[in-house]
Amino acid sequence: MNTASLGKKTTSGFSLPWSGYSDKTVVVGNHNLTIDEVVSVARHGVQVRITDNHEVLRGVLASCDYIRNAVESGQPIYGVTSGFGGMANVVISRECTALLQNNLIWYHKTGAGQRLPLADVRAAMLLRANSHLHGASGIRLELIRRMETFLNAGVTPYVYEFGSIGASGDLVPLSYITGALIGLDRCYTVDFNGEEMNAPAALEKLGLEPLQLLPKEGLAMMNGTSVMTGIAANCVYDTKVLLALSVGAHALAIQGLNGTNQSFHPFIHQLKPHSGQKWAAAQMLNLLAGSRLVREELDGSHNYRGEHPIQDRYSLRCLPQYMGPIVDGIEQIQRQIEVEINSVTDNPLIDVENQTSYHGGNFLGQYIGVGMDQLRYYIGLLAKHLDVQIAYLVAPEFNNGLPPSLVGNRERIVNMGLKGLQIAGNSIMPLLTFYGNSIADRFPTHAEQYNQNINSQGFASANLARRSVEIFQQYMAIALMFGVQAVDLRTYLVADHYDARAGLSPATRDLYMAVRDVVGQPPSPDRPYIWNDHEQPLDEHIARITADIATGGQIVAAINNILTE
Ligand SMILES: N[C@@H](Cc1ccccc1)C(=O)O
Repeated sequence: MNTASLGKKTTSGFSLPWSGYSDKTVVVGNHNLTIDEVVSVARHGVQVRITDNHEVLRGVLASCDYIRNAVESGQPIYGVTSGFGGMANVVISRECTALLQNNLIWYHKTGAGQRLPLADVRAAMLLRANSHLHGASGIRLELIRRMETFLNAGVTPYVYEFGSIGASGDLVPLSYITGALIGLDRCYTVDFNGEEMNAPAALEKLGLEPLQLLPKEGLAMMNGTSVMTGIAANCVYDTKVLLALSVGAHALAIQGLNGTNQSFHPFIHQLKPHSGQKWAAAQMLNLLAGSRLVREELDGSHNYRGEHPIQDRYSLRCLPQYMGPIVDGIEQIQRQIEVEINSVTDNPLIDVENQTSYHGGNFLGQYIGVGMDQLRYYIGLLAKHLDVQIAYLVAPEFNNGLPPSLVGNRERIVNMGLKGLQIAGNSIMPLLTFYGNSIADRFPTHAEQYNQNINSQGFASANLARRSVEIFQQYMAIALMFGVQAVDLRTYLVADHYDARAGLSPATRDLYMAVRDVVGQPPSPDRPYIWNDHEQPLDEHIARITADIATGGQIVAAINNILTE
């Protein structure tokens, strides 16, 4: 193991102010959590409160009573009176049932690589508590409440990016959370409001005693999909934001290209009524409404434009048909992740009502593995489409009168415009389509003595999805910069000045202004966003826009109406 990485900070740069961004509280255990609720707790420090619903709490207690009675009566139960996985043939005596659970934590302390972002581990703890509150896991309320305490106090166990095959859930990653919650040893460490601390010291600071696990509790904590699902929830949230920003960036590009709005006419999409296609067409109609930079052709008119084609090229004209499957696909993934968020994913499962337990496999993270593979594939498709629009914008052969490479000041003969910015985008887009390759189908077969001989790779797939999202945020910054420059230059051709606010549609004006505000360049009638090549460090603009997107800043707020749709 690369122990050096154990000392490294998390892969996410931002630390969260645990004072909580709002007085909202997410109650856990009395309703199905949404992805938005998970993200609000994971990233924005919204407080968590375990439900005080007596029926729920009684169910948790009853499942513990079932396990205690089963052990006392010598009833055979997998993972309680037996060894684990491929060694489930080993009989565990009653005297060793507690030791079995505490030992389980130790032998899974095999994580490697970088530390996960705190937000992903926070999401995992929330989901683990949510799962246990169904009362089918045989774990004490005291342990569940510790996750509530950790979340609300800003105490986050360090978990590592390698270690789970997404089969028996996230055994290795969850062992780090479990070891920290019970203060198993000083080698389990946490982030305590930004300070690195060993778990026993963290418990003492919280006024909590170390805990010895009771029978089933180690398995209940570790045998679940909560870490990969927590990562997936954050990724789905970010991808939906990037989908909305993609639509916004296309709306800027279409206005920059003087495209027609006829491609989005409801008549066309009623005749091919895929849900996602209709959504994309309707969004584009809304975003272009009132624009003086598009060709207004909703009345069915078709204007010959000299040497220009009578209709737009496919990246404009077929935008709804191209984005439709992506929209529908992301929506399906969201539904699947929200089912997983609210599922009980450990084994065995306790049926208190019938006083029995069942050996099953809800811990297999296949919905996460396949879902995150698909999410990365959709991200690649979105990026490729934006790359086509950028190529459209910079080429005088296609861009309906705009200057080559969207040069601002053509009198300064050395100005080459956005050539470098396009190359940077070209360097990123192939990575995103590459990340769209699947991993769920590459699982190893000889896992854990052939017991886990099919496995989802859901943890790896979710980690790849987070990386794909981070890269796409960088790419989106570049696409938005092109959009702003294009509409400024189109405005000049239409209105003889460069302040695009005059001609932009009201719905895209907020996005335009948010980008300009983030890069610190207010609009001007005298010059476009980029006038002379040597006047602005475009890499800093990329970084600022990326950071604003990643933290849900004003650029994301500007497309909120799309998001809420
Ligand atoms: N719980 C898994 C396997 C397992 C659990 C814990 C450790 C190792 C393996 C099963 O049901 O087969």
